[in-house]
Amino acid sequence: MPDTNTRENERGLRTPIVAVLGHVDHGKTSLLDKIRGSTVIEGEAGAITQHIGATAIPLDVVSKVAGSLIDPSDFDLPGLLFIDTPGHHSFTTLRSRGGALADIAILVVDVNDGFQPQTLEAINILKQSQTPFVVAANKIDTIPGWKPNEDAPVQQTKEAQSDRVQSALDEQLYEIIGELSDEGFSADMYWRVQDFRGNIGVVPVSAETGEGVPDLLTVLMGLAQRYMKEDMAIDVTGPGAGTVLEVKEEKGFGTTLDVVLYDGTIREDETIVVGGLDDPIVTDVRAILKPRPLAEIRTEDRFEKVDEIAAASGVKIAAPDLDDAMAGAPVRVVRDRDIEEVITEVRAELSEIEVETQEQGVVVKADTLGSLEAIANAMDEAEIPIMRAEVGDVAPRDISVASTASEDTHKTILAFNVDVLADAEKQAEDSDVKLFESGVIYRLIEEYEEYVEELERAQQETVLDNITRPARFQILKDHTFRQNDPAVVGVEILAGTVKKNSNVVKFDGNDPTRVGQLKGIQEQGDDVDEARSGNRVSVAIDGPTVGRQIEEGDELWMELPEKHAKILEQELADDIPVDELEALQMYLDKRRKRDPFWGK
Ligand SMILES: Nc1nc2c(ncn2[C@@H]2O[C@H](COP(=O)(O)OP(=O)(O)OP(=O)(O)O)[C@@H](O)[C@H]2O)c(=O)[nH]1
Repeated sequence: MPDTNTRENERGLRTPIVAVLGHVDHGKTSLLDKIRGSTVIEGEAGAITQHIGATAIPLDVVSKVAGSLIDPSDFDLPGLLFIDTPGHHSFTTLRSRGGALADIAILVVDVNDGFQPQTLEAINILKQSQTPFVVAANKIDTIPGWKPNEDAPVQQTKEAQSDRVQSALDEQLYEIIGELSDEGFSADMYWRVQDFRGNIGVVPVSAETGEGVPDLLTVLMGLAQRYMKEDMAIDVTGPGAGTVLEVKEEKGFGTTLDVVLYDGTIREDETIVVGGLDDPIVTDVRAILKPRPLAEIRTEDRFEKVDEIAAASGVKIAAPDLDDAMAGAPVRVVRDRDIEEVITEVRAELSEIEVETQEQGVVVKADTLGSLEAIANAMDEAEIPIMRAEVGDVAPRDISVASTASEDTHKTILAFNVDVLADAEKQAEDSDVKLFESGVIYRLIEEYEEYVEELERAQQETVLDNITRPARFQILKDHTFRQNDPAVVGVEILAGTVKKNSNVVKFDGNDPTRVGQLKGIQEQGDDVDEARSGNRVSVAIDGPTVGRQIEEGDELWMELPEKHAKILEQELADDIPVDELEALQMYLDKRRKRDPFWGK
């Protein structure tokens, strides 16, 4: 039953909060299940307690699982609280006073697969939030020839393997250690690590067979006890502080908050301040709910009401006016403090998470404040400017905002883990706003970057289509088919592309003279619009007479308007063929002999 007010001002050590991160399919869920599963078996009934969104494993259960690896008298922390939703998404959502809510993290890496994009993403998040972590090198049972020893400590099971299997495992583990070092972490097998503050311990495990799970729990417990004990000292009876994990509609309760409480207590009927979409929400707690123990789930109610609850714990809070609450936002119990002060505190914490926006950029929508911040960081790194960043589903209003962007590449919405409302989708189609949706940050950014590249390529193509390109060609001897009106001569194209309807010039030294307009091209008897370097074609030029303005053997050029020459040299030099670039250079050289600034 709930603790009542018998412990006013009691200092206590709270349970460290543990989060699990890693690349998709590397075994985060399996590992959490295994940890819970083995502790259910090892512990007495009810020894592990299910919270809302988290599972608490008390010290005596940890020490039973860990067996000889742990001496429980070395510890006074109450155990470990595992956040049930793995992945860096929930990790970034769960913040506390500007930092990460999780005190420690497990980074799961598949021994066969090594570091993958989301592993690196997780590492960056851990670095940024300065969260200590251990690496669980998972799936050791898949090393070919592995003979499993269910739930055994890892060194013991490792030594029981053949030499070949042991060295195969070592090889994979050293690869992971190498990858950690590439990321700037000094790492080693956990049993060789003396100081876990400066070094990352790698724990080989199998979420399938439970091998190494005792070691993992031991390392986590040791890490917390040795280096975090001071942070775990809280006033258990002080006013509660927590973070919203999820905002959820619950039958019979209306909109509720799943909250991870990391400090103090929260009691029924108390006034709380919660971070909301526009302004902090002030409301009174109607009910504090915990999951009913498994054995009792016979009735409809999945929840059990409690009068109060102390940190660290996961609870559901029912209260009026919670519709605008945001996942990732702070929750504060007011108690005997000045309410305005608490509101200011919540506001300050929210503003810390606010993303820096610019006048020009894309629109970002995300499901939680933490994920919004994580995306903003990733976008900052990728140098993608943000015009507006908000928590919530994609609504018509967002499309309107995105459609006002002046650049096409900014008429976009990056939506992370949120829904697109039906009328918003329709409006996006009508207004050429491009929507990107994903539950994975790096994919969202990758897809956007690909789109930008594609747009730029298309834009360049249209520019190239509308621009006169350089070409140099020579009238062949004995190839005058018609003297004038128009002059028809055989030519060899020496460089570039000759195009119909362009002007033709001839240089007298460095002075260009326009001789006429190219009206037609024939290649082997067929009319064509253009012809490339290396070909011999006949061309019809309106204007000159052969023998007067032009002669057989003359070198002629497509006339380049100065503006086109400038665009070609400054922006498109990488996009045109080498021969064309050479022709451009020769043309520019000639023009610049007279006017050094021509086309600059
Ligand atoms: N043989 C073996 N298979 C494992 C182990 N851990 C996980 N698996 C398998 O790997 C697959 C992915 O495991 P999950 O636990 O779903 O991975 P996850 O990281 O939670 O994946 P997401 O939640 O999709 O990101 C499943 O088929 C698991 O059964 C392990 O230690 N050994």
